[in-house]
Amino acid sequence: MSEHFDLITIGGGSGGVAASRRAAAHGARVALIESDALGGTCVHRGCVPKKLMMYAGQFRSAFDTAAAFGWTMENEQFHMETWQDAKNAELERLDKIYQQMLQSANVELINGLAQITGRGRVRVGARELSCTHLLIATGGRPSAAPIAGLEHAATSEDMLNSRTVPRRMAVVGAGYIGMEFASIFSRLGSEVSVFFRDHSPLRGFDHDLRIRLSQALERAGLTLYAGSNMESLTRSGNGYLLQVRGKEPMAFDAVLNATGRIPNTENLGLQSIGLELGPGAAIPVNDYSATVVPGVYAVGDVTNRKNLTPLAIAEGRAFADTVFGGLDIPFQATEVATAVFTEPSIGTVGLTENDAAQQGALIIYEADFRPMATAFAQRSDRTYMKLVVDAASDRVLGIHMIGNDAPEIIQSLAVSLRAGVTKRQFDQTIAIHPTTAEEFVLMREPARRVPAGKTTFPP
Ligand SMILES: Cc1cc2nc3c(=O)[nH]c(=O)nc-3n(C[C@H](O)[C@H](O)[C@H](O)COP(=O)(O)OP(=O)(O)OC[C@H]3O[C@@H](n4cnc5c(N)ncnc54)[C@H](O)[C@@H]3O)c2cc1C
Ligand SMILES: NC(=O)c1ccc[n+]([C@@H]2O[C@H](COP(=O)([O-])OP(=O)(O)OC[C@H]3O[C@@H](n4cnc5c(N)ncnc54)[C@H](O)[C@@H]3O)[C@@H](O)[C@H]2O)c1
Repeated sequence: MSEHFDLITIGGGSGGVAASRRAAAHGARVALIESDALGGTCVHRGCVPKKLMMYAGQFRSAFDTAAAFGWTMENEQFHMETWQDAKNAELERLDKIYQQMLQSANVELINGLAQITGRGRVRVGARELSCTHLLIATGGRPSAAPIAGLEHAATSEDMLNSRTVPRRMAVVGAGYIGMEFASIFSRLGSEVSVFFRDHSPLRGFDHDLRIRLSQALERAGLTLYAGSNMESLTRSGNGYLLQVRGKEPMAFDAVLNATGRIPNTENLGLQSIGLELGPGAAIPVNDYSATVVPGVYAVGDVTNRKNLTPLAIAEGRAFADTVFGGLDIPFQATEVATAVFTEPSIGTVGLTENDAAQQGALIIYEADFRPMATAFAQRSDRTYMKLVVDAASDRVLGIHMIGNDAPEIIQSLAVSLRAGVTKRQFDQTIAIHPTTAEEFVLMREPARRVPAGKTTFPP
């Protein structure tokens, strides 16, 4: 069999698999090279095991409220080892499904580490392959902020593979990974402290969500060290000592480094095709995921655009439809809904209040309440919802929520935002009662009016 392909994809994660299958469906002869497990970060080290761990943690709240609903709960215990074994079995199942998907799509899977050796040439092990088009979809890996000793801390992957629940856990960084893991491990029983530089977690999210997430996590027993200047991390016995400027060293059994990720562009052989990296070691691409080198494309986290699985998939499919399907599909990630799987969870789509105010005057609608089940159990947990509406056109520019089921609710509302929904159309929509989501169509009185250009909260 000839070793020439219409497309060689390097990396079998979300982006690489989606692009390869779509290209093969258009009739291309495709080889996909993967050095590790098929499915990549999302399936093996990210979204999937993280969500399975989140489900485990959610039982804590269920147990805490069960008594109010008449249940007797006795001696509930979490065994991480049991969860690990079940999770590993599930990931093996998914791995097989991915292999079958590629096989039935007629994509040749090659196991090994790919190295680009020149224009249209790729080496994997002893095999020399050639291709007309090359797609780089090698994803990313954890990076460590320049804090002395932080490289000794655990990564998100280590925590997802941990067979124990640490008693005292520190999380350094308060982005997606920091907040999700802090919340999950707290629910599983760890005493969690989060250290970050900013005044609130989740920089870039709407300020009302950021403030309320801090409040909710503190109510749940986590300690948030906002405005922290981390100086060093050292090993101490079986644990760690974290030194924060102006504080005594603090001891932890586990420390999670959640200070960001970096694209996998090292040792790929990019210099052999004259491809130069952009800021943060990412591969620069245009709206068609094309690099400056003819015939060479890149999708997903390796391009460091917006690093979410559905975007890696959408970029990969748009590339394949354009290059092999005869279509013209530029891809720009606008109005992308996203979620943070904390407890309470966050769902958000469109512009934050501050960003929208830079475009014009706004009317803000809010609901802030204790949901029925929470109030019944006499708990203080709250749900918050917000509509950011353009005062001139009545168009809804941003929809934000923190509370149970926020990701599920916002996913549905993202369709209406994309379709250009107005506040009047929200008002005309009949509620489903009794639900939490109905509050989105029952907001009648503006919470406030925001003049154009006003910044309500430091960015
Ligand atoms: C802890 C965590 C939780 C996350 N949770 C979510 C979430 O809830 N929702 C969401 O949308 N996103 C989430 N993400 C982000 C999401 O996982 C990524 O955006 C997505 O996986 C990127 O896909 P990709 O195809 O670009 O790269 P990857 O999935 O990283 O795939 C790249 C593949 O390339 C392979 N590879 C690298 N170099 C080579 C080489 N030289 N030769 C052969 N193979 C190579 C790697 O082994 C890997 O399998 C999460 C990420 C993390 C880390
Ligand atoms: N639910 C989801 O969809 C989900 C979940 C996890 C990850 N992801 C994706 O993976 C990406 C990576 O996640 P992440 O949490 O690693 O990155 P992130 O960019 O979201 O957060 C990194 C955190 O590290 C902090 N930080 C950076 N440099 C620092 C320094 N020098 N000192 C102290 N703190 C520093 C940042 O301020 C921030 O709080 C996310 O951006 C997201 O795209 C998505």
